[in-house]
Amino acid sequence: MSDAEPSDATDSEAESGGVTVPDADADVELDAVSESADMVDVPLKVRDLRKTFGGITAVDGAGFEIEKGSMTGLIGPNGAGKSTTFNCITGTYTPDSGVVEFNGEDITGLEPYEVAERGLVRTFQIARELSEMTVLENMMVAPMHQRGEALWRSVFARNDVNKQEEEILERAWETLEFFDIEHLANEYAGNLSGGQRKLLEMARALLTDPDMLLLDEPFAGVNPTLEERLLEHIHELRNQGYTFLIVEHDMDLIMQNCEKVIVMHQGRILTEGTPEDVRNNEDVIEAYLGGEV
Ligand SMILES: Nc1ncnc2c1ncn2[C@@H]1O[C@H](COP(=O)(O)OP(=O)(O)OP(=O)(O)O)[C@@H](O)[C@H]1O
Repeated sequence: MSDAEPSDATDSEAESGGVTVPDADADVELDAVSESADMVDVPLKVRDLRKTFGGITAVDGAGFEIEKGSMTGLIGPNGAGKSTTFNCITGTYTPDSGVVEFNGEDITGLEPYEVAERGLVRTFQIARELSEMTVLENMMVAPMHQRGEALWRSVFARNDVNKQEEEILERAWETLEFFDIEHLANEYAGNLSGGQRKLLEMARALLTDPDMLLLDEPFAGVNPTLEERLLEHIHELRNQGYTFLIVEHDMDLIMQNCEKVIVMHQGRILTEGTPEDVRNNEDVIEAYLGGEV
């Protein structure tokens, strides 16, 4: 932590860039996912997804469905195709073939911001330029980076810009409080620990008002205490109606926290089911676990 730590900033007094942070309650509960007509019981459907890089087939006909309000782990050995699948779902890559459907809409091949605008949002590592901004400033630019284009257009289309800015600031602050990192509001993001960064990454993603969150290695480099806090937050959000798909190397963590596990191997879905099903699946043991679960 740097000398710049805003240790004496209180909830109501903290300031960043001359902006006064609004008062907020100590017990913070973010808005639950709002029910809308286009939300369906199985928001994400992936069918026959295929992606090649030159001669390498990274994803080879993968398909699965994610139920609303669920927490699903996507696991598999190195090179199984998990990240490529994520990237095809979120628009970073365009699949060679196959379909990605979200809330009943074919979103295959959309740009990442178009996918995010529809409520399917992934966490991003804090980029270098954002490391040089404070935590609160990171939060304020989050909507613009992801889902927010539409939000910001609507904000600035209205006359009362200050009022709208205040609303965004208030939500940013509430979200920081939800993750217990409001005391870091004035800290440079580059000075955060690995775990605090992960909390900020998730806070930024949440600010875009998603329906479903895709988390890529959310616990990498996170110490056990913060890992526990991060997990508590994820479970709380899940209870509020958010849907999660998590790629994570820590098998035990997935097994203990997800009700459904999808196993990829060589670009395909090897099996899916409850942690117990997967734990006892011989193909999984052979392909991934080297005989021990
Ligand atoms: N941009 C790329 N160019 C070439 N090959 C790639 C690219 N991205 C992934 N691959 C290859 O595709 C295969 C699947 O990689 P991917 O990163 O999706 O697997 P993964 O399951 O996420 O692996 P890990 O757990 O090691 O991160 C690998 O053989 C990888 O080398």
